[in-house]
Amino acid sequence: MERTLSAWPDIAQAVGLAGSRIQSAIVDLWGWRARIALARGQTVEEAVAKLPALESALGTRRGAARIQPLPERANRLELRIIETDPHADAITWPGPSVTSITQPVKLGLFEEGSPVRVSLLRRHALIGGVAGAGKSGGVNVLLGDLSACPDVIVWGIDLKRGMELLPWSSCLDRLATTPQEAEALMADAVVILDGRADALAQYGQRVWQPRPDAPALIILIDEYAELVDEAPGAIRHADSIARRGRAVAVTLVAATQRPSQKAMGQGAVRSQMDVRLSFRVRERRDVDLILGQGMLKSGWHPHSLDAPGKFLISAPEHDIARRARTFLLDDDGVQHTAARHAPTRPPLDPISAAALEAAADTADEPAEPPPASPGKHARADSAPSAEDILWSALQAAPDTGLSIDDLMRTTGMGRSWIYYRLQDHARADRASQVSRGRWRATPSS
Ligand SMILES: Nc1ncnc2c1ncn2[C@@H]1O[C@H](COP(=O)(O)OP(=O)(O)OP(=O)(O)O)[C@@H](O)[C@H]1O
Repeated sequence: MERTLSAWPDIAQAVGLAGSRIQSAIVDLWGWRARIALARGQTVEEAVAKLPALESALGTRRGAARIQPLPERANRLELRIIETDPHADAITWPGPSVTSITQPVKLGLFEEGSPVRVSLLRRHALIGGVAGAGKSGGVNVLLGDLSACPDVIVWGIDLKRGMELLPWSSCLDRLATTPQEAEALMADAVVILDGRADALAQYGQRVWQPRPDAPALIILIDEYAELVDEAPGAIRHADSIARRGRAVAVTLVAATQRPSQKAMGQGAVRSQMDVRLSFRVRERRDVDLILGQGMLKSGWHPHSLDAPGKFLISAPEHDIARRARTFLLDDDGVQHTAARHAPTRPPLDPISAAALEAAADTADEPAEPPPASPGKHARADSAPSAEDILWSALQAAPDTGLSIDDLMRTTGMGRSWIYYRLQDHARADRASQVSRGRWRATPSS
């Protein structure tokens, strides 16, 4: 390092950074790093473009040099030379790092050893990279964390016959492995999105706060391009979720080898992805496809990642290209983790379940439900209110509960009215579903 420091003026001259100065340097566990002041008018981007020349001038191995901007000054950077790869060996997954979707999940480690944490709350995520680069490994780590969170439900789509996601099936609230199932799943996710949006509007709230009784919904899609090819109907729904899902905590995590416009469908899905993970890509032009326009030029180089599991992450809290490696969760680890968390996975919340129920009913019976008899509708001032009738009906309900249709007939009120009252009762623990769509008062109330 000392030899380099004294030779820096010549090296800088040779690579086109003449006039830059080394301000300080230290040796670390993996090599050394130096703080460099650029000459007037030179930019960090220019320095990044000179990385191969720098490696040659310094006599390092290919891919050993890193440059990171220093936030405080545009004319300062940190040059890092990695002599031994800190990520040469796989890093075993240490177990779940979160207990709530409101906490950032921990995907792996950056080269200098700090954890890669990223929040997935109200964010869509895109995971890209060539076959074998480690996308599924990344998805496993993600599921390891999510399955430990009782305030998130995960739905999976895996059109490779469930090859990747089946081992997690006990922790997935729903798994689609055929195009028909995938389309139905995405349509239902939009129904839930709308149901939640209506409920929020009704209660004058802006966003869905995930809780175990009101979980976030994450839809994990392994190989998004296959969905586009085989279930094009699902893509319209994906678009809707991408645009409108954040507030109601219905979000997408899509993995794909190459998120070209064709592979992502015609909609706005890619542009709505707030978190991007790029594993190794084959071609430089794929960098911007995964990470976003202009990223290759600003020094994000996933094409030079040299082992599976290595990745770059771009997210609101990660705006500097830093190499990382995901933890490795082997098959036994997946099996063990899924078995451990399966018993504590949350059910769908009453609002979302009711929205699905309503959509299913509408699909079953396209005609409006028959109006209740005028006698039931007519209410003299002294007559019990619809609320009272509903409550009495729930209390008198058989053990098998009453369906929404039963309650509509009894109260003479509309479907939405019933849903919202049922949700109020459910929230206050006065009523619950005995089976899907069948309600009664909770025995103690
Ligand atoms: N973090 C990691 N550390 C060490 N090895 C890893 C890591 N991630 C993945 N691997 C290895 O790389 C192999 C391929 O990874 P993975 O199946 O995740 O790739 P992929 O990108 O999902 O590929 P495909 O697109 O074909 O599904 C794995 O079998 C595993 O052995």
